[in-house]
Amino acid sequence: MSHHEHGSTLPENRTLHPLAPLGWNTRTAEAFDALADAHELRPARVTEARRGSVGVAMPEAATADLSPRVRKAAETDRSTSPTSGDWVALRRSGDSWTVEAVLERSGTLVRQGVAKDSHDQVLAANIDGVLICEAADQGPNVGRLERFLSLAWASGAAPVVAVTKSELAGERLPEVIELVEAVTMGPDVYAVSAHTGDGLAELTERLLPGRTWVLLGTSGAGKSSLLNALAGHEVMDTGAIRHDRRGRHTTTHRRLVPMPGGSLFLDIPGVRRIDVPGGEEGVDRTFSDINALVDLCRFRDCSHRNEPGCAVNRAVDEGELDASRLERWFRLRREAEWNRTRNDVRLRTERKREWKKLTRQGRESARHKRGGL
Ligand SMILES: Nc1nc2c(ncn2[C@@H]2O[C@H](COP(=O)(O)OP(=O)(O)OP(=O)(O)O)[C@@H](O)[C@H]2O)c(=O)[nH]1
Ligand SMILES: [Zn+2]
Repeated sequence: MSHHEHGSTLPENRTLHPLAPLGWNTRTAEAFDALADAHELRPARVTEARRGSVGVAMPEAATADLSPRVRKAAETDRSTSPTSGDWVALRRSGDSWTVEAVLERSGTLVRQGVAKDSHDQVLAANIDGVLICEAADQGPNVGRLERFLSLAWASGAAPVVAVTKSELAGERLPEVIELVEAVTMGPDVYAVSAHTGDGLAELTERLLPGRTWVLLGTSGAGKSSLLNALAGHEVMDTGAIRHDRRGRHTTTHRRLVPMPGGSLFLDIPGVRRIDVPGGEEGVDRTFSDINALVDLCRFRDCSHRNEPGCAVNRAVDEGELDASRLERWFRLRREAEWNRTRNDVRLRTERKREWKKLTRQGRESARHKRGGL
């Protein structure tokens, strides 16, 4: 019996695929079946990316090295390297496993390279939802929320906001929720407390079986505590425990944490301090109010800096749009655009180099062929 016989071709009413608790679905099954040598391979989900190898669940835990082909591809374009949440096809040789292919991804959370020569880094693959945590007792910090929302929208996964530590806000809670809702415009907002259990049931309803979530939120926002509370037992070390150990964030592992309702959380500590807004689409989605106004400007190339007939400036004048929100939109757009253009330049240089190499190889092999005739 192999995994393959459990593929998507089976009738729906058959028993659950053994990988279903890890998020396996029709899409991934089809991508796997499309591999030429699928019958020799086994699908698995990456729980942890290391250098040159990955930790996987299939569903039992294992370690797999990257095949030369996968490794080579990753050298050329680091974003193709198997990362947390990826579905991969493994080949067995004796007691060890090798990653032969990375299946096509759906939602990906990408950290855009920040240094001049740095690459985009895919932090999480195949995510369905992003749970943004913002503590009720500290704000909310609107600018930070906007960054997280932009990043979430850019990932292609839907954001949901958890206002954590709700019991600490006391009677200010409705006001805090209102402030958060004014920023999120759309994504659902849940007030939750890991300590009292308030709001956990409502949030749990959003966490559908087989869906993979990622947590975003500043350090101390209560992400680990929330996961523990949702899971009903300790699945994560919380800040209080980590403080006792030498150095924080020593647990740099990336894990796939199953929730009782069948959803999964990818725990990626590196994501916690992420502060780049993702692409411009993510920013525009977050500022959908401003984006709607842009369409009403008289000039299509309006810069919204005091041009005549600018609907954005008019909204500010009429008190319908917060001037500081407009400034934050300008800033995030600039950042996102700057990141993109820089990446474009880098990609162009890389492709040119790659192309030169290929044509050189091509010429050489042509020469060899001629010589051999
Ligand atoms: N009062 C109260 N405190 C909470 C609640 N949830 C978390 N905390 C506290 O807030 C602190 C930070 O919680 P964590 O869950 O470790 O926060 P985190 O977001 O995982 O932090 P990082 O791992 O640094 O990113 C801890 O001292 C928790 O005990 C809550 O619902 N109510
Ligand atoms: Zn305008």
